[in-house]
Amino acid sequence: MLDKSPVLGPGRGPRSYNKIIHVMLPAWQDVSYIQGIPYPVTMCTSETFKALDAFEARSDDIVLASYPKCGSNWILHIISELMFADSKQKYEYPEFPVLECGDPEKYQRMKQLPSPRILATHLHYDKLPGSIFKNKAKILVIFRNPKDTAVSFFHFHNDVPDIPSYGSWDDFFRQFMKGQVSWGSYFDFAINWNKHLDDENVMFILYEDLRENLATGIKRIAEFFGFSPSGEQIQTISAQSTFHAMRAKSQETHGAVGPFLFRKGEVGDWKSLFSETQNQEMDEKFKECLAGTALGKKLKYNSYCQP
Ligand SMILES: Nc1ncnc2c1ncn2[C@@H]1O[C@H](COP(=O)(O)OS(=O)(=O)O)[C@@H](OP(=O)(O)O)[C@H]1O
Repeated sequence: MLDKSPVLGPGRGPRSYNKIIHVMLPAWQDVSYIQGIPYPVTMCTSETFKALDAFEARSDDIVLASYPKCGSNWILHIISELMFADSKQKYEYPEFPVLECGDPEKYQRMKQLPSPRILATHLHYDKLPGSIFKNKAKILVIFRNPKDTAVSFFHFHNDVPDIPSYGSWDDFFRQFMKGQVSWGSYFDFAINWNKHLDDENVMFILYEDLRENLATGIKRIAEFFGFSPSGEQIQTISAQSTFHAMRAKSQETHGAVGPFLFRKGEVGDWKSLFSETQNQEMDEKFKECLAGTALGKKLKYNSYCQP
């Protein structure tokens, strides 16, 4: 979640909230490698990652795991609305909602937060803090087809003034395919999760399915986390969670970055940028990494990634 939520208190969030000084450098210079994976230097530090090792998850934490640009802000909004429907209490974000982003003292402060806490993360499965599993927190895993994910990621880099730009789509595509982008390789992220989708306390949701039938998706999310909204509440939440509704409010909810974060919300936007060669390259990569796997099937690649 490369989010610029205005609810962040001064000094509490990632340093990117101030000013990125690397803005003129090529994007690869703006990442730092932590345990072999590139992260944006302005949002993730090795000190914070060290402190994260000792993070104590709770059994009622709500964990949202996704590769960047797969719709985590969308799901976060839906869950906040489900909580509101349940308790009439507005979910407050006292900390930046991405678990691995922020200062190292963040996890101490998080001990004071009331349950349930929402923990969004783009960390790969094997980099998640062990207490999430030990304490049996529920994890919702959100996936989106890799072609639209790449296009969304590219636009985010090039649209948001604070974030380093890529020289061209071709440059970004090359880095994306090598996994040399923030939070590493989409395909590694997927391969890691593929073995765990049927684990206890894990539920998979596909961006494209949610877009196709929002009310059904909201119902599944509610059941998984133990919320019991009425039919009417589901309808209200659906209406508030469409792309257009969220984009219309995006400056209010996410500040200046809102319209970039809620950019287009479409399935198949990849067709606007992918060349034939890039198409084939990604098809090959998908085949090599995910064809024949449980996750490969769930991603419905042939429906969403073929011209
Ligand atoms: N309500 C709704 N409906 C459909 N699509 C939506 C919705 N909300 C967010 N989005 C789209 O999700 C993309 C951003 O994903 P993330 O929120 O995970 O981004 S981030 O990694 O946290 O920066 C980004 O995709 P693109 O528009 O393709 O760039 C958002 O537009």
